[in-house]
Amino acid sequence: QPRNRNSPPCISGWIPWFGAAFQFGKAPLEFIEQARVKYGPVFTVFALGNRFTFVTEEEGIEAFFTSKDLDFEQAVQPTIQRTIKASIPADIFYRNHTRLYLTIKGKVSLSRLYLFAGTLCKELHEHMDHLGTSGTENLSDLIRSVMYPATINILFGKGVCPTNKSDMKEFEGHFQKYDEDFEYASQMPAYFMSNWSKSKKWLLKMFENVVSDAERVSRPESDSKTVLQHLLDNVHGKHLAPNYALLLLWASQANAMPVAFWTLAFILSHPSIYKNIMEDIVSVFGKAGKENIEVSEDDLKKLLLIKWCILEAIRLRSPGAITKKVVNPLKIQTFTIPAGDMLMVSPYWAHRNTKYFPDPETFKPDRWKEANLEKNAFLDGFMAFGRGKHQCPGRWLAVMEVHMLVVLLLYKYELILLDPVPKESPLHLVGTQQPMGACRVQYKPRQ
Ligand code: HEM
Repeated sequence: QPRNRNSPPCISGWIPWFGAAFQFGKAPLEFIEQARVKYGPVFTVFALGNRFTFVTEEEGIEAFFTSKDLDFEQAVQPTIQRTIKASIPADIFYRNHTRLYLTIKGKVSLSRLYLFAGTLCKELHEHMDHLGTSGTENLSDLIRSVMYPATINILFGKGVCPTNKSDMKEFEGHFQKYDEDFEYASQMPAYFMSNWSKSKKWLLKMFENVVSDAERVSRPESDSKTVLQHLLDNVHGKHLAPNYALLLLWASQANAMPVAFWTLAFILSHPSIYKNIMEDIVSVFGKAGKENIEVSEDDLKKLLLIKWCILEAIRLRSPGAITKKVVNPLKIQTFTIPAGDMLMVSPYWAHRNTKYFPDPETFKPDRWKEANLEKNAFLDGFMAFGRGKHQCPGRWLAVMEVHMLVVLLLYKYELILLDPVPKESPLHLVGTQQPMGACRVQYKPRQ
């Protein structure tokens, strides 16, 4: 049909329906930036039958977070439908979404993090013990082997998901496959994605068992319930519980793990920052040598430089895009964006706006001095967790998990990177950026 003359410029490639999917799919992050340079701050990409309209400047970004003509749930519904199971009736989807979002938000909120801190610290120690006193390992694998079982145990309950060493391998393998292809699967029909489907089925089967076990045991009082148990109490349609459990698994792991990687990689590749951090750690916990130190929320507050490093790593490696659906035509600058478009904002590129982040490509934890972290406010212009009503409910839990992991690893070991810090893979739009290729680290007891 004819488009409004005020529609943004549209990039559609030369193949009908498939549109710009090929160029877009090969390196979506770079594609967005090249398109912005070529077509201006507002442009539409037509791919796989969908219109994705990107807004890259303040007016559009502001509208993205505040306009009533946009809908978050209608944007994620098709993705969730495709990534978990063929069909959840729309009304049940919307009812569940609001309830489960509020449940998770309530359970992992800032004021309840103290409920997780002690267990998290113990769990991290337990899984760090498997590393032994020294060795060489790919940094991503090292982080995953410690953080993955620890954070799964705190959200889902100890031993509820397979976390012993050999079961863990299989579980991790399937999760990695699921995660790698998550974004392609959210757009493609299932038959393009047979390996992915296999991993999804495996994980769903596991969660069916997890859920039926959790249903059988008697429920503890509210404060000692796991996040999984709260989810089961609140989901509408019990048969959907394994699907939502899988989504929670993905949301809680897929972003936090690469963030831990980038944080450590940036710290270790900046010797003066590494040195300052070690001085802070010594001032709080003393010299090396103590076994299993206990790290409290208060201790973390004293280790502010590490927190800045985490936030700076998140800034530099944040999600390629977040999405809302346009439900009524929306005016941005001189353009009218038609209803039905997916409106896209790229936190990754927004975090390179020199107005908010001078010298944007440089890892500068000090810039976070300006943020009012006491009041839990981020820097202006920062949007890695989204903003407003649908902001990531797990953001403070994620920061605490990474903070504690970094403290424990750096307290126990001296770490040396054996490879240069890899670039980010150009393939990902959904979620935080993944490293392209391996980066080995040598670890030995700290003197
Ligand atoms: C550094 C790590 C993390 C990053 C960068 C991140 C980022 C995000 C982003 C960008 C969104 C979507 C917001 C939007 O589209 O407007 C989101 C949603 C979500 N996140 Fe996180 N997240 C992280 C860690 C976690 C953790 C540890 C949890 C565990 C509880 C979690 C749970 C969720 C959930 C449940 C949603 C869905 C909210 C909804 O559907 O309304 N996230 N996250």
